[in-house]
Amino acid sequence: MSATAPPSLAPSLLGRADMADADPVLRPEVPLAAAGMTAPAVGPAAIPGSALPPEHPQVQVGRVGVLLVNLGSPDSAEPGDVKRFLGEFLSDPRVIEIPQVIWQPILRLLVLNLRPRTTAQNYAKIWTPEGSPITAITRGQAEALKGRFGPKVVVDWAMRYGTRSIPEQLKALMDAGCDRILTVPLYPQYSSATNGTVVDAANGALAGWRWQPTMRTLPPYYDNPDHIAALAASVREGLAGLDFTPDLIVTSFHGMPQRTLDKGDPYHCQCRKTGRLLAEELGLPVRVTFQSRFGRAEWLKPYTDATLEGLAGEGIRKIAVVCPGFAADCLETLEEVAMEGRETFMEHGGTHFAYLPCLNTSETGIAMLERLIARELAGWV
Ligand SMILES: C=CC1=C(C)c2cc3[nH]c(cc4nc(cc5[nH]c(cc1n2)c(C)c5CCC(=O)O)C(CCC(=O)O)=C4C)c(C)c3C=C
Ligand SMILES: [Fe+2]
Ligand SMILES: [Fe+2]
Repeated sequence: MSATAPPSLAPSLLGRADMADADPVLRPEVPLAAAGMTAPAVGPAAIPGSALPPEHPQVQVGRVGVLLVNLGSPDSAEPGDVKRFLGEFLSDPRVIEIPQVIWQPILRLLVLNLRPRTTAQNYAKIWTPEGSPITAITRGQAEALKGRFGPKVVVDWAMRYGTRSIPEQLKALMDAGCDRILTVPLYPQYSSATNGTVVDAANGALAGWRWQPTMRTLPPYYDNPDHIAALAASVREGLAGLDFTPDLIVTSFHGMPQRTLDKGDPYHCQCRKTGRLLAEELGLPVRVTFQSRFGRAEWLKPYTDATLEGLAGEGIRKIAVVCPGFAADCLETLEEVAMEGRETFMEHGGTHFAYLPCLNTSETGIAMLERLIARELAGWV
């Protein structure tokens, strides 16, 4: 991951279009030159109403940034874009924990020649006029959260891989005067391959900057009572709209290699706890499963597909499936679970299948994120 150039010391007063709803807070009394910073000269009118000498650079500080981050998506469902996206994603050493000298030839010669075509076909099934669902939803979540934390707080969003990178959006926030930034990895359960790599990318971006913002990271919220209540409310609402009563709620979390659990990744336990707390809150039977196995190694079990194949054999023919490891619907939920999973279940003796959406931009989900974020902003706003 490459670091971007340090933020300009003479940022635009206007900022980016999607940040324009918060007024700039100017506190230009900080003597940058005295702190040893070089800065481009700006005109005397650059800081309206300030008492700075005319040669002083224009400075914006005193705002707080909130950066929502999700995984990312290709720019389109075309195989070329999918290949570029997978190339970046699967080159992350936190995602594929095989030494790069061994993995890169496998990735370049095999995976990136075989996988993009199938993955692109799958993306095509779920693509929307607004782009990839995960992108459209993450943008919508940021829009919905804007203005909820007061005029000093700028809410923005970024993707760990692909377009709208973390370094670019951190720089945009800094340029807009955010000298304190809360990064919000949109993963309820912590894993090294998701939350860990978001923090790496943020820290990596700051590595080359002279003036670094003060950083906070939203902790995983897998067992947060507001999160469990929001999930339960969303499931109840989904169930109320069905024309059948499920025998079982199946939760499907994204999988991880079994060895990540053996090495100490808390992801498995946090998924299990989310599932248990959701079951307690709903007072309904809930089964925890893990989907999206990648490669030949053993992944966390039970596998979602194998579970769906076996349920009718246990007398369970009506199910509702929910994915509480995803803050936004995406390829893995909409195609793999809602489409493929339904087919698997029905082909193996199931009679009724319902997919219940993620929290996405629902008011329940946004109000929950608002509370989590407000708590982490304590002392800053
Ligand atoms: C929710 C948390 C996620 C974890 C944990 C996770 C681990 C993980 N994923 C892969 C490989 C792939 N994941 C892919 C898509 C994908 N993964 C997540 C989330 C987690 N991944 C999301 C939200 C998405 C969908 C993005 C979208 O555009 O909608 C893919 C791409 C699809 C495909 O080719 O199958 C791969 C590959 C690994 C190896 C891994 C853990 C080590
Ligand atoms: Fe994944
Ligand atoms: Fe565990």
